[in-house]
Amino acid sequence: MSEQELKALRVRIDSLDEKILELISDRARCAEEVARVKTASLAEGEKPVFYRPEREAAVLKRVMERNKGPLGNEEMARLFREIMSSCLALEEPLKIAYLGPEGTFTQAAAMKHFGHAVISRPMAAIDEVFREVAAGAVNFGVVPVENSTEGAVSHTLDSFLEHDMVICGEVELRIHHHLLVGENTKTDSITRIYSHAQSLAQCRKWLDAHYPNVERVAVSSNAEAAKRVKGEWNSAAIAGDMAANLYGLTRLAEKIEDRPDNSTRFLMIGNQEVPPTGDDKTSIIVSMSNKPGALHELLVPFHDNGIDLTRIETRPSRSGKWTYVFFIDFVGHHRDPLIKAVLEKISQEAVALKVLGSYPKAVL
Ligand SMILES: C=C(O[C@@H]1C=C(C(=O)O)C=C[C@H]1O)C(=O)O
Repeated sequence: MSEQELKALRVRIDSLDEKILELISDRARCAEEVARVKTASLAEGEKPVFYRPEREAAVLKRVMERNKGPLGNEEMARLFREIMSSCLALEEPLKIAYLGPEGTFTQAAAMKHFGHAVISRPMAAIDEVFREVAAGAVNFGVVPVENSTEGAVSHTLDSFLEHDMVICGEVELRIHHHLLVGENTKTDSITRIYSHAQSLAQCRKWLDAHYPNVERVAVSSNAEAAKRVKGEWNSAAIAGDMAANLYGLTRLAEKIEDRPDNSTRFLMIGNQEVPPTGDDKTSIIVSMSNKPGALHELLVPFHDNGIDLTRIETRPSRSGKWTYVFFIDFVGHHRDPLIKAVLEKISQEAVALKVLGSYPKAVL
């Protein structure tokens, strides 16, 4: 390519950038107007709701449907995710609590879902994320709920039994783990590997093959594991890219998770009900009386109405020995007439039924 051609293309890019800049500013001004309209139509004492997850899901879907490339749909939606995040921050920057410390996959999930124009606060434990939301100190919390290799995150499920929360979104993240070491680590003398118990389990076969005699130490998070390794010469950590970059560690081995499709699903928890979008999921907790056929009775209404169950999990109820609650996720919104009828049917048989929330299916 000649210098001349390159110059002409750069002039064209500069002029396009100017147009994009103008358009983004126009869009931001519209969002400010939306804030004004929302605030003006409020009754006495009523608080405005700036963040609308159902609207954001619709915007992202529209972008993906209309995208003609060459950028891929996910890439384009990611850019619009950030534009919306910044526009919303003009109305009101969201405050988000997540399972910390900084550098966790939960933080990456929070950014993927809300974008980067938020005020985010790392919490030391899942229960603290719930408490921070319940106290109204933040707008939303982000917690892991299930991993495709290791199954349910029981702390999260149990926290739903103790707190009244509304689930208002979900996001899925591909999880890649690396074996990380610090500057001072003697790589042939590693005697200890730190990580979160879930991550150690997701890399169990790899560890058995490569470090069978090394002590595996479960700590509160992957980021905490990375932090510890920095100061020790005989240890390594299993963690992801964010933690590796944050603590300046070297990747001794990359992508060591046993399953290449290893993914974690995260939930956004808050106090705000989300209206239907036409492509939603619902999460409920049900407890049945301890009698033969109880689980069958619970599942029949779903089957009879052709409702797609996406997950069912059993946990001890914590209110009596050998009694259980079921966490069920299914496709549909609790305001859909068909779903309403199914939930009514179940509640006739159930000891208790609680709708944790209906929310748009993850777009990104
Ligand atoms: C602009 C609005 O408010 C927020 C910002 C949005 C955006 O930038 O597109 C979308 C939904 C809301 O979270 C709106 O409600 O339309």
